Amino acid sequence: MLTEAATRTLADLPGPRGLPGAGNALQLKADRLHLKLEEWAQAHGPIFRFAIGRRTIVVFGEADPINAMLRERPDGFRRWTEIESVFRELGIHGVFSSEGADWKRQRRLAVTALNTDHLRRYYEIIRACTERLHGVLETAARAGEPYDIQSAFMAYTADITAWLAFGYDLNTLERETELQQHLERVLPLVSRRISAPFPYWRIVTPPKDRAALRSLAELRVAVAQFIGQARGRIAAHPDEPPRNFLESMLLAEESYTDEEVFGNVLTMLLAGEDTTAHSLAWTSWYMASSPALQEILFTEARDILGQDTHARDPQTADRFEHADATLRETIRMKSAAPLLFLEPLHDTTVGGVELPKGTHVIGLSRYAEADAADEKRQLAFGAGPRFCPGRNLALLEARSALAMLARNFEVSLPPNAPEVEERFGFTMSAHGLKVLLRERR
Ligand code: HEM
Repeated sequence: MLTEAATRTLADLPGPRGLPGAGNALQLKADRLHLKLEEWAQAHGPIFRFAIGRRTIVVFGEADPINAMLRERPDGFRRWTEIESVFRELGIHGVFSSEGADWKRQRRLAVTALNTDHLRRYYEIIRACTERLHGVLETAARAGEPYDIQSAFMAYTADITAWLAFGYDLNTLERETELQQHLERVLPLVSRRISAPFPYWRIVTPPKDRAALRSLAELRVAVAQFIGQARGRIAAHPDEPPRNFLESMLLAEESYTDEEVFGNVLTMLLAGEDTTAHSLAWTSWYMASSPALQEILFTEARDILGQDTHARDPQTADRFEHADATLRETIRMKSAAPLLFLEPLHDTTVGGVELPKGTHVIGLSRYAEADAADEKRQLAFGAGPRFCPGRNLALLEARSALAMLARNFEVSLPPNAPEVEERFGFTMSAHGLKVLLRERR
C-alpha cells in the first residue's frame, strides 16, 4: 500500500470554481474533456479537483503518483466503479472493465493471446491486411479526392484484431460493411455515460444513444457469428490446442459465461481498433504536415523494401527504426488514451493528498508524460499489472502500415482543409482529418 504522509485533504486542493449543484459540469464538453483538464492542470497545478454534480474528482498530472496508483492494482486501486457498471449494462463487460479475481482470470488469456510469440507466428495476418490496405489506399489515390484515412486505418485494425483474437476474417477493408460504423459509435456512448453527472439513460435515451444502442445490437449479431464459427472449428478439431483468445475462452477448464465471452470479444475489438487506428491517423497527419519527416520515412522504407510494397515477414517489419520512433512519439504526443480513470479501494495517500476509499481520480497520462523522458515512466499504454496487453501488437501492425504508407504514397493535407481537432470519446481521435494521397513509383 501507498504509505506516504498526507499533507492535504480533498478540501485543500485548488481547482476551478463551479456552480452549486452542477459543480463544473457546465464548463465541460464530453468530447473535449481531456483538453479542459489539461488546461486546468496548467492553471491550478498538477494536482487539483473539480466536480461533476456532487461527485468530486481529483486530477493528477504528474507521472510518479499516476504510476504509483496504476501499480497498486488490483488490490489498492481499481478503474472507476462506473466503468464496470456501464460496460456491464451495455453487455461489453470483459477484461478491461473487470476487477479482482474475475479480472485475473481474463487477463491471463488476453496476455497469452497477444504475446509476442503468438503475434510473430501469425504475422501473415498483419501482412495480408497491410496488402489489402495498400490496395484500398491505391484506389483512394487514383480518385484524387480528400480521403478519410482514419476510417481505412479503423478497418485495418479491426480486421487484424478480429483475425488474430478470434480467427475470423472480417475483411472490412474490402467488403461493404457497416460493422466499423457500429464499432465507432460504442466508445463515445461509454464515455458519455461514465462521465455523466447521473444515469440520465434511466430517464431518457437521447438520439445519439439510441443510434449507438442499435449499433451495439448489430455488433452482438456479428459477434454471435464469430463465436458460432469458433465453436464449429473446435468441434471439428477437438484435440487441437486453442489457437486464439476466443478459442481459449471456449476451451478453458474454468468455464466462462456467455456474457463473459461476448463481453470479451467486444472488448478486444473496441480496445484494439480505435487506439491503434487513431495513432496511425495522427502519424499520417504529422507526415502530411512535415515534408522532412515524410522524406525520412520514405527513404527508410525504400532502402528496406526496395520495389516491394510492404514488409513480408516480422523480421523486416522490425527494421523500420524511424517508423517505430515516429509512432512512439506520436502515441506520446497524441495519446489515444489521455485519461486514466482510477479509484482507491481503501483510504490512502498519494502525492501528499489524502484520498478516501472510492474517490474518483483521473490521471492525465499525456500531460504527465511531458516530464517523463524515461520510457519506464511513460503512460501512453498505462503501467503496472493492467498495462496494455496489446502494445506489441499495436506497434507491430502500425509499423507495418506506416512503412507501406511511406513507401508507396506521398501524403498531404488538402488546400484550405479545416483544422484537425482532438476529440475525446474514451479514446482520442483526429477529428476532421482528410488527406490527399499520391502514388510513388
Ligand atoms: C496505440 C495503441 C494502443 C494504446 C495507446 C493503448 C492504450 C491502453 C491503455 C492506456 C490501457 C489502460 C492501461 C492501464 O490501465 O494501465 C489499455 C488497456 C488495454 N488494452 Fe490497449 N492500447 C492500444 C492498443 C491495444 C490493442 C491493439 C489491443 C488488443 C487487441 C489492446 C487491448 C487492451 C486491453 C484488453 C486492455 C485492458 C487491460 C486490463 O485491464 O488488464 N490495446 N490500453
